[in-house]
Amino acid sequence: MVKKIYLIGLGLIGGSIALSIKKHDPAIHILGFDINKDQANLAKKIGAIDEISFTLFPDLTDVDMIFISTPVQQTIHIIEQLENVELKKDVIITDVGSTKVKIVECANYYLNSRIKFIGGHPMAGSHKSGILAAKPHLFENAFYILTPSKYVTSEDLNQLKSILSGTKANIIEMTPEEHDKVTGVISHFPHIVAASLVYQAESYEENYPIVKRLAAGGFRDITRIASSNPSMWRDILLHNKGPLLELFDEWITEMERIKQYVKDEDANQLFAYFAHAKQYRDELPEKQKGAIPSFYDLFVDVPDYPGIISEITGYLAKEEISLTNIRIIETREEIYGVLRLSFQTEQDRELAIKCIGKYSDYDTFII
Ligand SMILES: NC(=O)C1=CN([C@@H]2O[C@H](COP(=O)(O)OP(=O)(O)OC[C@H]3O[C@@H](n4cnc5c(N)ncnc54)[C@H](O)[C@@H]3O)[C@@H](O)[C@H]2O)C=CC1
Ligand SMILES: O=C(O)C(=O)Cc1ccc(O)cc1
Repeated sequence: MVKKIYLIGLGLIGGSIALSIKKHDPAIHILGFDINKDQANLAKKIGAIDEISFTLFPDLTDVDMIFISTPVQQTIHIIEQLENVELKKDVIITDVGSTKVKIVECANYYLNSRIKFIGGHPMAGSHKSGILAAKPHLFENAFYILTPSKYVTSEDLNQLKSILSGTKANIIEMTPEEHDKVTGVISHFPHIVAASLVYQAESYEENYPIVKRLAAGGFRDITRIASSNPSMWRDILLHNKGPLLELFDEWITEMERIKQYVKDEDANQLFAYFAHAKQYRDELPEKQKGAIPSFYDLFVDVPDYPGIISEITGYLAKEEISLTNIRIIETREEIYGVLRLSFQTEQDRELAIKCIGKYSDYDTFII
């Protein structure tokens, strides 16, 4: 039975895991360490951990499970050092890194059969970092990938799954190689594309200064992930070089293909190109959280006058409905209303529709 957990790295992901464990099983004692003391103090203050460790390797002989939730390059350094640390027999070590091949190879090399290492990756998150962005329900309905090493038994796996059950994530198993290929295409490469689109728009700014204002709508949405932590993404790209180099080649081929259709003014191919993409995208599961989380947006057609935001948020506050974001859309061209409200869950959005309908006659739209 797991009684004590040691968590290294108390940021967005470590903090969210700790909060979900504490919510599910408050009796489990969580000892936490972060290189940044402010993060550790905050983690204790918000109740994510029970006790702060002031060194990376305190006495760990009574710890049943260790979570490493640091940036992936730091995770490698920590695993290397764990080789010489005295640990409880049968301790399970896991991590949350966005890449798996290098981390699992490192664990197999340094920890091998002596320690049970189970690679982990909760496939949800945010472009925000730090403990203050952590939430106990961050991984609810998301996939949580585990890549157990050959030294791990099904009892070990079940023990970890039981600790993670508080996350309410959908836990699946893969090999590290499968993991890095798939997350390359649906998470890592899209971050590169998002950043490159930002560069492209920025390069227009000198000749077309209006570009920034026009980019405030849909462009802002599809490039949201370009606001993620640069050092975290630097490390992810360094870890997943092989699959990413293949993806660059495939992407360039794809761009050449559509470029040719435009050059040839090939209306049929252009239509087929978008029609096929639409069909595949429309078939994606809607309620499942993916690696790049969606937000449940609601558009409200309101007059653009001072005080409209407080009026709407006042209605929502009356019914205790939480918002994650609110934005006035500056141009009406692409949209059905001028106020965009974002919610964490579909249920909150449904409650908001009813609430706004109850207190006002503003029209609401979901795209
Ligand atoms: N941000 C996201 O949406 C997701 C991130 N991940 C992975 O989770 C891991 C953590 O990311 P976040 O929590 O988002 O980052 P974060 O920046 O919010 O938290 C990382 C924490 O680790 C601490 N840290 C760094 N080096 C350390 C060391 N050597 N010893 C102890 N603490 C150290 C930092 O001070 C920071 O508090 C990364 O490996 C990332 O790839 C996985 C899924 C989603
Ligand atoms: O900001 C976003 O939407 C993300 O892309 C979150 C994310 C970041 C890293 C991961 O390994 C998984 C999910």
